[in-house]
Amino acid sequence: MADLAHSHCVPCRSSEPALSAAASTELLKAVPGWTLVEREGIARLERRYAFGNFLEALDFTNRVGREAQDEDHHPALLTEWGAVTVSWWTHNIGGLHRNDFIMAARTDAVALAAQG
Ligand SMILES: C[C@H](O)[C@H](O)[C@H]1CNC2=NC(N)=NC(=O)C2=N1
Repeated sequence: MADLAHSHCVPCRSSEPALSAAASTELLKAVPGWTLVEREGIARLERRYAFGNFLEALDFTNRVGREAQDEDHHPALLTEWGAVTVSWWTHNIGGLHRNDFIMAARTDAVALAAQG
């Protein structure tokens, strides 16, 4: 499987089908630590990252936001004292696309860089 963290998002047309549950489960193996959840009938990729305080959580939120802007693919971010929950899905297809797995891997890379 290509290295997701070094891949870039591709344009996604609203006519494309969302990934099947089987395809999502297969891609999930490439991003350990992430879980598949369904909210409001939409499959999403979700991970909660722990931090030592609110400012560290806010800094990570902003780093992920910049990555999202660079790739024109945007997450839901819940920033709390000591934690950030990141959710990825593709709005225009109402489900998961390979782009979401690329962004999950890129989010992990941001978290690793933040620790270093
Ligand atoms: C016009 C622009 O490219 C689109 O609205 C992009 C922006 N960011 C996006 N982010 C996500 N997660 N899903 C989308 O469908 C999406 N669409």
